[in-house]
Amino acid sequence: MTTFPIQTLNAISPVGLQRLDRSVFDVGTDIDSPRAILLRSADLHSVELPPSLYAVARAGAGTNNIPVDRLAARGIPVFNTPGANANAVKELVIAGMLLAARNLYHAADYTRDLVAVQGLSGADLEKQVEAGKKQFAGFELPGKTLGVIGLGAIGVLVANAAQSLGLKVLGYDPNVTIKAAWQLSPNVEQVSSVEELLSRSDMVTLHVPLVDGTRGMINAERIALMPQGGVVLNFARGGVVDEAAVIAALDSGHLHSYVNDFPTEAGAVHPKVIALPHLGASTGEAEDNCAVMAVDQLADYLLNGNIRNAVNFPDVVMTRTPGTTRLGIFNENKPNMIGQITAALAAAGLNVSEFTNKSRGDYAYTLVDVEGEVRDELKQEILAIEGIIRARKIEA
Ligand SMILES: NC(=O)c1ccc[n+]([C@@H]2O[C@H](COP(=O)([O-])OP(=O)(O)OC[C@H]3O[C@@H](n4cnc5c(N)ncnc54)[C@H](O)[C@@H]3O)[C@@H](O)[C@H]2O)c1
Ligand SMILES: O=C(O)[C@H](O)COP(=O)(O)O
Repeated sequence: MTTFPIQTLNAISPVGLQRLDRSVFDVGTDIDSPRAILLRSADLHSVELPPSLYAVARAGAGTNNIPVDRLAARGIPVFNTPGANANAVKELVIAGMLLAARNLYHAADYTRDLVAVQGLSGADLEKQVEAGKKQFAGFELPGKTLGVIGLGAIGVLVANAAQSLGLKVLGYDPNVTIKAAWQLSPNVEQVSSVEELLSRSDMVTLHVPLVDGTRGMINAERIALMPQGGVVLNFARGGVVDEAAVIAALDSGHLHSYVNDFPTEAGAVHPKVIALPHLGASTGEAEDNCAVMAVDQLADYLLNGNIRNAVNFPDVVMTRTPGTTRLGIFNENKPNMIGQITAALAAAGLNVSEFTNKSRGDYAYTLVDVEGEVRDELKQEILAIEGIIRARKIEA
Protein backbone atom coordinates (compact mmCIF):
# COMPACT_ATOMS: atom_id res chain seq x y z
CA MET A 1 0.00 0.00 0.00
CA THR A 2 1.19 3.54 -0.77
CA THR A 3 2.07 5.51 2.36
CA PHE A 4 2.28 9.27 2.61
CA PRO A 5 4.88 11.07 4.76
CA ILE A 6 3.50 14.40 6.03
CA GLN A 7 5.82 17.01 7.53
CA THR A 8 4.38 19.45 10.07
CA LEU A 9 6.09 22.85 10.29
CA ASN A 10 3.96 24.24 13.14
CA ALA A 11 2.16 22.73 16.13
CA ILE A 12 -1.10 21.37 14.68
CA SER A 13 -3.98 20.46 16.99
CA PRO A 14 -3.96 16.74 17.87
CA VAL A 15 -7.72 16.75 17.28
CA GLY A 16 -6.87 17.08 13.59
CA LEU A 17 -3.72 14.97 13.49
CA GLN A 18 -5.39 11.98 15.10
CA ARG A 19 -7.69 11.70 12.07
CA LEU A 20 -4.71 10.56 9.98
CA ASP A 21 -4.58 6.74 9.88
CA ARG A 22 -0.97 5.97 10.87
CA SER A 23 -0.90 2.86 8.70
CA VAL A 24 -1.24 5.20 5.70
CA PHE A 25 0.21 8.50 6.91
CA ASP A 26 3.55 9.05 8.60
CA VAL A 27 3.34 12.40 10.42
CA GLY A 28 6.09 14.39 12.12
CA THR A 29 8.45 17.34 12.12
CA ASP A 30 11.50 15.32 11.01
CA ILE A 31 10.27 13.75 7.80
CA ASP A 32 12.47 13.16 4.78
CA SER A 33 11.01 13.61 1.31
CA PRO A 34 7.52 14.59 2.48
CA ARG A 35 4.54 14.08 0.18
CA ALA A 36 2.77 16.91 2.02
CA ILE A 37 3.54 19.84 4.29
CA LEU A 38 1.04 20.83 7.00
CA LEU A 39 1.59 24.23 8.59
CA ARG A 40 0.16 27.40 10.13
CA SER A 41 2.24 30.61 9.85
CA ALA A 42 5.69 29.10 9.15
CA ASP A 43 7.40 30.89 6.26
CA LEU A 44 7.62 28.59 3.24
CA HIS A 45 9.01 31.26 0.91
CA SER A 46 12.57 30.65 2.04
CA VAL A 47 12.30 26.85 2.28
CA GLU A 48 13.57 24.64 -0.55
CA LEU A 49 10.55 22.60 -1.58
CA PRO A 50 11.36 18.91 -2.02
CA PRO A 51 10.70 17.18 -5.36
CA SER A 52 8.64 14.59 -3.45
CA LEU A 53 5.96 17.18 -2.59
CA TYR A 54 2.34 16.63 -3.72
CA ALA A 55 0.45 19.13 -1.53
CA VAL A 56 0.60 21.88 1.10
CA ALA A 57 -2.14 22.40 3.70
CA ARG A 58 -2.46 25.59 5.74
CA ALA A 59 -4.45 25.11 8.96
CA GLY A 60 -5.79 28.66 8.82
CA ALA A 61 -6.92 31.33 6.38
CA GLY A 62 -3.97 33.44 5.20
CA THR A 63 -1.58 31.90 2.66
CA ASN A 64 0.81 34.84 2.22
CA ASN A 65 3.48 32.73 4.00
CA ILE A 66 3.36 30.21 1.14
CA PRO A 67 4.69 30.55 -2.45
CA VAL A 68 1.26 29.75 -3.86
CA ASP A 69 2.02 30.66 -7.50
CA ARG A 70 5.31 28.76 -7.56
CA LEU A 71 3.52 25.68 -6.22
CA ALA A 72 0.68 26.05 -8.74
CA ALA A 73 3.24 26.04 -11.56
CA ARG A 74 4.47 22.67 -10.25
CA GLY A 75 0.94 21.21 -9.95
CA ILE A 76 0.93 21.35 -6.15
CA PRO A 77 -2.35 22.43 -4.54
CA VAL A 78 -2.24 24.70 -1.47
CA PHE A 79 -5.23 24.06 0.79
CA ASN A 80 -6.52 26.45 3.45
CA THR A 81 -9.46 26.33 5.85
CA PRO A 82 -11.90 29.13 5.01
CA GLY A 83 -14.13 30.10 7.92
CA ALA A 84 -12.63 27.63 10.41
CA ASN A 85 -11.16 30.38 12.60
CA ALA A 86 -13.57 33.18 11.67
CA ASN A 87 -15.47 33.25 14.97
CA ALA A 88 -12.24 33.49 16.96
CA VAL A 89 -11.14 36.52 14.93
CA LYS A 90 -14.59 38.12 15.13
CA GLU A 91 -14.53 37.91 18.94
CA LEU A 92 -11.06 39.52 19.06
CA VAL A 93 -12.18 42.34 16.76
CA ILE A 94 -15.15 43.07 19.03
CA ALA A 95 -12.77 42.99 22.01
CA GLY A 96 -10.44 45.34 20.09
CA MET A 97 -13.24 47.85 19.51
CA LEU A 98 -14.03 47.86 23.22
CA LEU A 99 -10.34 48.09 24.20
CA ALA A 100 -10.08 51.22 22.07
CA ALA A 101 -13.47 52.76 22.92
CA ARG A 102 -13.00 52.50 26.69
CA ASN A 103 -9.21 53.01 26.80
CA LEU A 104 -9.03 49.72 28.69
CA TYR A 105 -5.40 48.93 27.98
CA HIS A 106 -4.08 52.15 29.52
CA ALA A 107 -6.67 52.06 32.28
CA ALA A 108 -5.51 48.61 33.44
CA ASP A 109 -1.88 49.78 33.24
CA TYR A 110 -2.80 52.78 35.38
CA THR A 111 -4.25 50.70 38.24
CA ARG A 112 -1.37 48.18 38.09
CA ASP A 113 1.07 51.06 38.34
CA LEU A 114 -0.73 52.52 41.39
CA VAL A 115 -0.04 49.33 43.33
CA ALA A 116 3.09 47.84 41.75
CA VAL A 117 5.08 51.08 41.28
CA GLN A 118 3.53 53.60 43.66
CA GLY A 119 2.80 51.02 46.39
CA LEU A 120 -0.66 52.41 47.19
CA SER A 121 -3.26 50.46 49.15
CA GLY A 122 -6.53 50.90 51.05
CA ALA A 123 -7.99 54.41 51.13
CA ASP A 124 -5.01 55.90 49.24
CA LEU A 125 -5.51 53.45 46.40
CA GLU A 126 -9.24 54.12 46.31
CA LYS A 127 -8.60 57.89 46.24
CA GLN A 128 -6.23 57.63 43.26
CA VAL A 129 -8.59 55.27 41.44
CA GLU A 130 -11.39 57.80 41.67
CA ALA A 131 -9.10 60.76 40.91
CA GLY A 132 -7.50 59.15 37.89
CA LYS A 133 -10.45 57.56 36.12
CA LYS A 134 -11.51 60.68 34.24
CA GLN A 135 -8.48 60.44 31.95
CA PHE A 136 -9.79 57.10 30.64
CA ALA A 137 -13.38 58.15 29.93
CA GLY A 138 -14.38 56.62 26.61
CA PHE A 139 -17.22 56.37 24.16
CA GLU A 140 -20.04 53.87 23.59
CA LEU A 141 -20.54 51.83 20.42
CA PRO A 142 -24.25 52.35 19.55
CA GLY A 143 -24.60 55.21 17.11
CA LYS A 144 -20.99 54.96 15.93
CA THR A 145 -20.23 53.74 12.41
CA LEU A 146 -17.98 50.75 11.72
CA GLY A 147 -16.57 50.23 8.22
CA VAL A 148 -15.70 46.63 7.32
CA ILE A 149 -13.28 46.17 4.41
CA GLY A 150 -13.48 42.59 3.09
CA LEU A 151 -16.78 40.78 3.52
CA GLY A 152 -15.52 37.19 3.52
CA ALA A 153 -15.76 34.59 6.29
CA ILE A 154 -14.51 36.97 9.00
CA GLY A 155 -15.79 40.31 7.69
CA VAL A 156 -19.39 39.07 7.53
CA LEU A 157 -19.31 37.80 11.12
CA VAL A 158 -17.76 41.06 12.35
CA ALA A 159 -20.30 43.17 10.42
CA ASN A 160 -23.27 41.21 11.78
CA ALA A 161 -21.98 41.21 15.37
CA ALA A 162 -21.23 44.94 15.29
CA GLN A 163 -24.65 45.64 13.88
CA SER A 164 -26.27 43.68 16.73
CA LEU A 165 -24.26 45.81 19.22
CA GLY A 166 -25.98 48.91 17.86
CA LEU A 167 -23.33 50.19 15.47
CA LYS A 168 -24.18 51.44 12.03
CA VAL A 169 -22.17 49.13 9.73
CA LEU A 170 -20.81 49.84 6.25
CA GLY A 171 -19.17 47.11 4.18
CA TYR A 172 -16.88 47.17 1.14
CA ASP A 173 -15.88 44.15 -0.94
CA PRO A 174 -15.79 44.29 -4.75
CA ASN A 175 -15.89 40.48 -4.99
CA VAL A 176 -18.36 39.51 -2.29
CA THR A 177 -19.53 35.91 -2.82
CA ILE A 178 -23.17 34.90 -3.01
CA LYS A 179 -22.66 32.82 0.15
CA ALA A 180 -21.31 35.83 2.06
CA ALA A 181 -24.06 38.09 0.73
CA TRP A 182 -26.69 35.63 2.01
CA GLN A 183 -25.08 35.59 5.47
CA LEU A 184 -24.72 39.37 5.72
CA SER A 185 -27.32 41.20 7.82
CA PRO A 186 -29.62 43.24 5.55
CA ASN A 187 -28.89 46.21 7.83
CA VAL A 188 -25.25 46.31 6.71
CA GLU A 189 -24.92 48.94 3.99
CA GLN A 190 -22.60 47.97 1.17
CA VAL A 191 -20.67 50.93 -0.24
CA SER A 192 -18.87 51.15 -3.56
CA SER A 193 -15.41 52.40 -2.57
CA VAL A 194 -12.85 52.30 0.22
CA GLU A 195 -12.88 56.12 0.12
CA GLU A 196 -16.62 56.34 0.79
CA LEU A 197 -16.33 53.78 3.59
CA LEU A 198 -13.46 55.60 5.31
CA SER A 199 -15.04 59.03 5.06
CA ARG A 200 -18.18 57.74 6.80
CA SER A 201 -16.61 55.42 9.44
CA ASP A 202 -15.61 56.23 13.02
CA MET A 203 -13.89 52.85 13.14
CA VAL A 204 -12.59 50.71 10.30
CA THR A 205 -11.71 47.02 10.42
CA LEU A 206 -9.76 45.11 7.76
CA HIS A 207 -10.55 41.54 6.67
CA VAL A 208 -8.76 41.16 3.35
CA PRO A 209 -5.91 38.81 2.36
CA LEU A 210 -2.42 40.31 1.98
CA VAL A 211 -1.89 40.32 -1.80
CA ASP A 212 -0.45 42.89 -4.21
CA GLY A 213 -3.82 44.66 -4.48
CA THR A 214 -4.27 45.11 -0.73
CA ARG A 215 -0.69 45.89 0.36
CA GLY A 216 -0.64 49.30 2.03
CA MET A 217 -4.33 49.92 1.21
CA ILE A 218 -4.72 52.01 4.38
CA ASN A 219 -2.34 54.87 3.57
CA ALA A 220 -1.95 58.55 4.49
CA GLU A 221 -4.41 59.84 1.85
CA ARG A 222 -7.09 57.40 2.90
CA ILE A 223 -6.57 57.91 6.65
CA ALA A 224 -7.06 61.64 6.06
CA LEU A 225 -10.60 60.84 4.87
CA MET A 226 -11.57 59.39 8.26
CA PRO A 227 -13.32 61.59 10.80
CA GLN A 228 -11.23 63.05 13.65
CA GLY A 229 -10.68 60.50 16.44
CA GLY A 230 -11.03 57.43 14.21
CA VAL A 231 -9.98 53.92 15.16
CA VAL A 232 -8.24 51.46 12.81
CA LEU A 233 -8.46 47.73 13.61
CA ASN A 234 -6.16 45.39 11.69
CA PHE A 235 -6.54 41.67 12.28
CA ALA A 236 -5.79 40.86 8.61
CA ARG A 237 -2.03 41.26 8.08
CA GLY A 238 0.44 43.99 9.03
CA GLY A 239 1.20 44.74 5.38
CA VAL A 240 -2.30 45.93 4.47
CA VAL A 241 -1.66 49.06 6.54
CA ASP A 242 1.04 51.68 6.00
CA GLU A 243 1.96 51.73 9.67
CA ALA A 244 4.14 54.85 9.43
CA ALA A 245 1.10 56.75 8.07
CA VAL A 246 -1.08 55.42 10.89
CA ILE A 247 1.48 56.43 13.51
CA ALA A 248 1.74 59.92 12.01
CA ALA A 249 -2.07 60.22 12.23
CA LEU A 250 -2.02 58.98 15.85
CA ASP A 251 0.68 61.52 16.72
CA SER A 252 -1.23 64.39 15.09
CA GLY A 253 -4.37 63.41 17.01
CA HIS A 254 -6.32 62.63 13.84
CA LEU A 255 -6.62 58.95 14.84
CA HIS A 256 -7.57 57.80 18.35
CA SER A 257 -5.99 54.33 18.23
CA TYR A 258 -4.66 51.49 16.09
CA VAL A 259 -5.51 48.01 17.34
CA ASN A 260 -3.70 45.22 15.55
CA ASP A 261 -2.45 41.65 15.67
CA PHE A 262 0.96 42.25 14.05
CA PRO A 263 3.45 44.02 16.34
CA THR A 264 6.34 45.98 14.90
CA GLU A 265 9.16 47.71 16.76
CA ALA A 266 7.50 51.10 16.31
CA GLY A 267 3.94 49.98 16.96
CA ALA A 268 4.52 47.78 20.01
CA VAL A 269 5.76 50.71 22.12
CA HIS A 270 3.49 53.47 20.79
CA PRO A 271 1.04 54.72 23.45
CA LYS A 272 -1.90 54.79 21.03
CA VAL A 273 -1.22 51.38 19.47
CA ILE A 274 -2.57 48.19 20.98
CA ALA A 275 -0.52 45.39 19.41
CA LEU A 276 -1.47 41.79 20.18
CA PRO A 277 0.84 38.83 19.46
CA HIS A 278 -1.04 37.43 16.41
CA LEU A 279 -3.79 36.01 18.61
CA GLY A 280 -6.69 36.05 16.13
CA ALA A 281 -6.91 32.30 15.60
CA SER A 282 -5.43 31.25 18.93
CA THR A 283 -8.38 29.61 20.64
CA GLY A 284 -8.69 25.89 21.26
CA GLU A 285 -11.85 25.83 19.17
CA ALA A 286 -10.30 27.56 16.14
CA GLU A 287 -7.12 25.48 16.31
CA ASP A 288 -9.18 22.26 16.36
CA ASN A 289 -11.48 23.44 13.53
CA CYS A 290 -8.56 24.46 11.31
CA ALA A 291 -6.61 21.27 11.95
CA VAL A 292 -9.61 19.02 11.24
CA MET A 293 -10.46 20.83 8.01
CA ALA A 294 -6.86 20.98 6.79
CA VAL A 295 -6.21 17.31 7.58
CA ASP A 296 -9.45 16.07 5.98
CA GLN A 297 -8.86 18.04 2.77
CA LEU A 298 -5.23 16.92 2.61
CA ALA A 299 -6.05 13.23 3.21
CA ASP A 300 -8.81 13.29 0.58
CA TYR A 301 -6.36 14.76 -1.93
CA LEU A 302 -3.55 12.29 -1.19
CA LEU A 303 -5.89 9.27 -1.16
CA ASN A 304 -8.41 10.23 -3.86
CA GLY A 305 -7.02 13.22 -5.76
CA ASN A 306 -10.05 15.30 -4.72
CA ILE A 307 -9.44 19.04 -4.37
CA ARG A 308 -11.53 21.06 -1.92
CA ASN A 309 -10.54 24.58 -0.83
CA ALA A 310 -7.23 24.89 -2.61
CA VAL A 311 -6.30 28.55 -3.15
CA ASN A 312 -4.52 27.83 -6.47
CA PHE A 313 -6.71 25.17 -8.18
CA PRO A 314 -10.46 24.71 -8.66
CA ASP A 315 -12.59 22.39 -6.51
CA VAL A 316 -12.73 18.99 -8.26
CA VAL A 317 -14.36 16.14 -6.35
CA MET A 318 -15.53 12.72 -7.64
CA THR A 319 -16.70 9.72 -5.64
CA ARG A 320 -14.65 6.57 -6.27
CA THR A 321 -16.12 3.80 -8.39
CA PRO A 322 -14.99 0.26 -7.52
CA GLY A 323 -13.00 -1.43 -10.27
CA THR A 324 -11.69 1.82 -11.75
CA THR A 325 -8.25 3.42 -11.66
CA ARG A 326 -7.97 7.16 -11.12
CA LEU A 327 -5.66 9.68 -12.72
CA GLY A 328 -5.19 13.24 -11.42
CA ILE A 329 -3.75 15.52 -14.09
CA PHE A 330 -2.63 19.17 -13.81
CA ASN A 331 -2.22 21.20 -16.98
CA GLU A 332 -1.85 24.71 -18.31
CA ASN A 333 -5.23 26.26 -19.09
CA LYS A 334 -5.05 26.32 -22.90
CA PRO A 335 -7.00 24.82 -25.84
CA ASN A 336 -7.08 21.12 -26.72
CA MET A 337 -5.70 19.80 -23.42
CA ILE A 338 -8.81 17.69 -22.72
CA GLY A 339 -8.80 16.41 -26.31
CA GLN A 340 -5.19 15.25 -26.03
CA ILE A 341 -5.73 13.60 -22.65
CA THR A 342 -8.82 11.66 -23.81
CA ALA A 343 -7.07 10.74 -27.09
CA ALA A 344 -4.20 9.20 -25.10
CA LEU A 345 -6.69 7.22 -22.98
CA ALA A 346 -8.56 6.04 -26.09
CA ALA A 347 -5.31 5.02 -27.82
CA ALA A 348 -4.50 2.90 -24.76
CA GLY A 349 -7.89 1.16 -25.18
CA LEU A 350 -9.23 2.48 -21.88
CA ASN A 351 -12.91 3.13 -21.25
CA VAL A 352 -13.56 6.31 -19.27
CA SER A 353 -15.97 5.75 -16.40
CA GLU A 354 -16.03 9.35 -15.12
CA PHE A 355 -14.23 12.54 -16.13
CA THR A 356 -14.16 16.05 -14.63
CA ASN A 357 -12.02 18.97 -15.78
CA LYS A 358 -12.10 22.44 -14.28
CA SER A 359 -9.89 25.45 -14.81
CA ARG A 360 -8.94 28.37 -12.61
CA GLY A 361 -6.73 31.16 -13.86
CA ASP A 362 -3.68 29.81 -15.69
CA TYR A 363 -4.18 26.17 -14.68
CA ALA A 364 -6.67 23.31 -14.88
CA TYR A 365 -7.14 20.01 -13.09
CA THR A 366 -8.63 16.78 -14.42
CA LEU A 367 -9.83 13.75 -12.49
CA VAL A 368 -10.53 10.72 -14.64
CA ASP A 369 -11.60 7.21 -13.63
CA VAL A 370 -10.91 4.51 -16.20
CA GLU A 371 -11.96 0.88 -16.24
CA GLY A 372 -9.05 -1.48 -15.74
CA GLU A 373 -5.33 -0.97 -15.24
CA VAL A 374 -3.35 2.13 -16.21
CA ARG A 375 0.12 1.19 -17.42
CA ASP A 376 3.04 3.40 -16.34
CA GLU A 377 3.79 4.00 -20.04
CA LEU A 378 0.41 5.74 -20.44
CA LYS A 379 1.22 8.08 -17.57
CA GLN A 380 4.52 8.91 -19.30
CA GLU A 381 2.68 9.54 -22.60
CA ILE A 382 0.29 11.95 -20.87
CA LEU A 383 3.20 13.72 -19.16
CA ALA A 384 4.84 14.14 -22.58
CA ILE A 385 1.87 16.21 -23.88
CA GLU A 386 2.91 19.88 -24.06
CA GLY A 387 1.19 21.82 -21.26
CA ILE A 388 0.79 18.86 -18.87
CA ILE A 389 2.40 19.77 -15.54
CA ARG A 390 1.85 16.69 -13.42
CA ALA A 391 0.02 13.37 -13.70
CA ARG A 392 -0.62 11.05 -10.78
CA LYS A 393 -2.03 7.53 -10.77
CA ILE A 394 -4.13 7.23 -7.62
CA GLU A 395 -4.64 3.65 -6.47
CA ALA A 396 -8.05 2.78 -5.00
N1 LIG B 1 -5.25 37.66 12.97
C1 LIG B 1 -5.42 36.38 12.69
O1 LIG B 1 -5.01 35.49 13.42
C2 LIG B 1 -6.13 35.99 11.44
C3 LIG B 1 -6.96 34.86 11.42
C4 LIG B 1 -7.63 34.52 10.25
C5 LIG B 1 -7.45 35.28 9.10
N2 LIG B 1 -6.62 36.36 9.15
C6 LIG B 1 -6.43 37.20 7.95
O2 LIG B 1 -7.69 37.64 7.51
C7 LIG B 1 -7.79 37.48 6.10
C8 LIG B 1 -9.25 37.28 5.73
O3 LIG B 1 -9.72 36.05 6.25
P1 LIG B 1 -11.13 35.45 5.81
O4 LIG B 1 -11.21 34.10 6.44
O5 LIG B 1 -12.22 36.43 6.05
O6 LIG B 1 -10.89 35.30 4.23
P2 LIG B 1 -11.96 35.26 3.07
O7 LIG B 1 -11.23 34.79 1.87
O8 LIG B 1 -13.17 34.52 3.49
O9 LIG B 1 -12.39 36.79 2.86
C9 LIG B 1 -11.54 37.77 2.30
C10 LIG B 1 -12.41 38.76 1.57
O10 LIG B 1 -11.62 39.88 1.20
C11 LIG B 1 -12.13 40.34 -0.03
N3 LIG B 1 -11.17 41.22 -0.67
C12 LIG B 1 -10.04 40.89 -1.34
N4 LIG B 1 -9.43 42.00 -1.79
C13 LIG B 1 -10.19 43.05 -1.38
C14 LIG B 1 -10.07 44.46 -1.54
N5 LIG B 1 -9.05 45.01 -2.20
N6 LIG B 1 -11.03 45.24 -0.99
C15 LIG B 1 -12.06 44.71 -0.31
N7 LIG B 1 -12.24 43.37 -0.15
C16 LIG B 1 -11.30 42.56 -0.68
C17 LIG B 1 -12.43 39.08 -0.82
O11 LIG B 1 -13.33 39.33 -1.89
C18 LIG B 1 -13.02 38.19 0.28
O12 LIG B 1 -14.43 38.30 0.31
C19 LIG B 1 -6.88 36.27 5.82
O13 LIG B 1 -6.41 36.27 4.47
C20 LIG B 1 -5.76 36.43 6.81
O14 LIG B 1 -4.72 37.23 6.26
C21 LIG B 1 -5.97 36.74 10.27
O1 LIG C 1 -4.44 33.43 8.59
C1 LIG C 1 -4.76 32.89 9.65
O2 LIG C 1 -5.52 31.91 9.71
C2 LIG C 1 -4.27 33.49 10.92
O3 LIG C 1 -3.37 34.50 10.72
C3 LIG C 1 -3.86 32.51 11.95
O4 LIG C 1 -2.49 32.21 11.91
P1 LIG C 1 -1.92 31.11 12.93
O5 LIG C 1 -2.52 29.80 12.49
O6 LIG C 1 -0.45 31.15 12.76
O7 LIG C 1 -2.37 31.51 14.30
